[in-house]
This record gives sequence, C-alpha cells and structure tokens, in this order.
Amino acid sequence: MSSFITMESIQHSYNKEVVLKNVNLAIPEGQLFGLLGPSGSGKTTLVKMMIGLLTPSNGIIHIENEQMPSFHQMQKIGYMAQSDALYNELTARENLLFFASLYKIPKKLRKQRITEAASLVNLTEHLDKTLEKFSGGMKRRMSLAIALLHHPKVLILDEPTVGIDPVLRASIWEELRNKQKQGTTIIVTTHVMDEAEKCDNLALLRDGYVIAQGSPDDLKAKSETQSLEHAFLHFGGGSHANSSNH
Ligand SMILES: Nc1ncnc2c1ncn2[C@@H]1O[C@H](COP(=O)(O)OP(=O)(O)OP(=O)(O)O)[C@@H](O)[C@H]1O
Repeated sequence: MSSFITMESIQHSYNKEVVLKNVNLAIPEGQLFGLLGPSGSGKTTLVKMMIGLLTPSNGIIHIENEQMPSFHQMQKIGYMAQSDALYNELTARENLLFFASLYKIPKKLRKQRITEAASLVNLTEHLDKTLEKFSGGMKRRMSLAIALLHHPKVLILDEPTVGIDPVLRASIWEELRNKQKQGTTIIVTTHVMDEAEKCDNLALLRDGYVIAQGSPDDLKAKSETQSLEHAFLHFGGGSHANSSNH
C-alpha cells in the first residue's frame, strides 16, 4: 500500500505554546488509522491540519502527493469535528440538504444520499424533526451522516463516538469497516483503548509527540504488554494515559 497521507516534521504553536513537536506520520491508502492520546495531546490540532483547516507552524502535509491545504483534496474529505456544526432550527433533512448542496452533490442524487446517510446512523425516523429536539448523541450521529454524504475518499473523525451508546457505537464501527472495504481511508481520534484496538495502525500521542506507532498487536508485542493501555504507559504515556479518566 502506498502512503496516502504524509506528515513530515510537523510542529505547531498556538501563541507561544508549542503543542506539536516534530510529528512524522505516513498513513497508507485504505487504512483505518487511529490517533490515540489523552486530552490535550494534540489530536485535534493534527486532524485540523490534515483537512486543511490549519497550517502548521513548520512542516509539510501531503495527501495523494498534493501539499495541503489543497482545495482539490479538501473536496474529497469527509470531516466530523468534535463539536457539532449543525443548524438547530432546521430539521435533520434540511441540514442534510444544506450540506448536500454545499458538497455540490448533483440534485438528482441528493434524496438517495440523504436516505442512505440517515439510515447508516439510524436517524431515518427522525429526519423531519428539528435538531433542537435532538439529544447530544443524535447530533453526533447527524454530524457523521453529514461527513458521509458525499462519499468521501478520506474520512476524518474527531472522537466520533463520544456520547453514543454501546449498541450504536458498535454499529458505527461496523459501518466504518464497510466504508474501509469500499476503499475509504479513515482517520479516527480517540482516547478510548477498546476503540483504538479496532484500528489497523495507531500513532500514540503524548504532549505533542508521537511516542510510538504500529498496529495494536505490534505495540503490545514491542512493549511486552497485554493491553494498549499498558503499552501506552510503557512508551511514555505517563500517568494521564488511560481510558478511564476522560
Ligand atoms: N485555538 C487554540 N488556541 C490555543 N491553544 C490551543 C488551541 N487549540 C488547542 N490548543 C491547545 O493545544 C493543545 C492540544 O490541543 P488539541 O485540541 O489538539 O488536543 P486533543 O488531543 O485533541 O485533546 P482533546 O482530546 O481534549 O480534544 C492543548 O494544550 C490545547 O490547550
């Protein structure tokens, strides 16, 4: 598999605080890749750079050999942010229609794409409710539906299953696997170890550094531990690298 997304020598500062320190990542096409790290380790900052929303203070990012930010590449990305950017006064269907037109999905395809995306996240029967009536988990599912609407080649999901119940969480992961089988490259941020276990490869982040990279099995083998949580600690995850305090 060729490297689809590359991040080379990425550094980033907000004001004077350095939050990413020489990050190098190579994500092959078609992978389900996880960024695992505690709160504040730099996951969101990294994904904002991948989607072209933020330019690193130093370093270069390429997607399919095009340097980011590239408008051409940005059109092929589906992004689900940590906070939902939705229109509360509109219905779910109206929100989806709005984003379908923003993504320039041909008019004759829009209805079908909306039906499909709503069904994937189990919101079909709520399509005509305004989002004011939605729970936090339903809004997360709406955001995921929007990210899937234009059949993106790359799906970048920032903590996609926070606030979602275990049954739906499992079905969302199954759906991500299906998307991956269809060729989608997927990047997921998480601080939950059992979600990280589901990824093909992981980058473990701590305080703006990538402290280790590899498949969950590699990371456990290299650290001679039985769990990712222990592997994280082994590689320098320190005291706040666990799944239970977030
Ligand atoms: N807009 C900003 N201005 C200043 N500092 C910021 C800004 N965004 C993030 N930071 C800081 O950068 C660091 C990395 O934040 P980031 O949101 O990338 O981490 P994260 O791993 O995604 O955390 P979480 O899991 O809590 O979302 C943190 O110290 C955070 O306080």
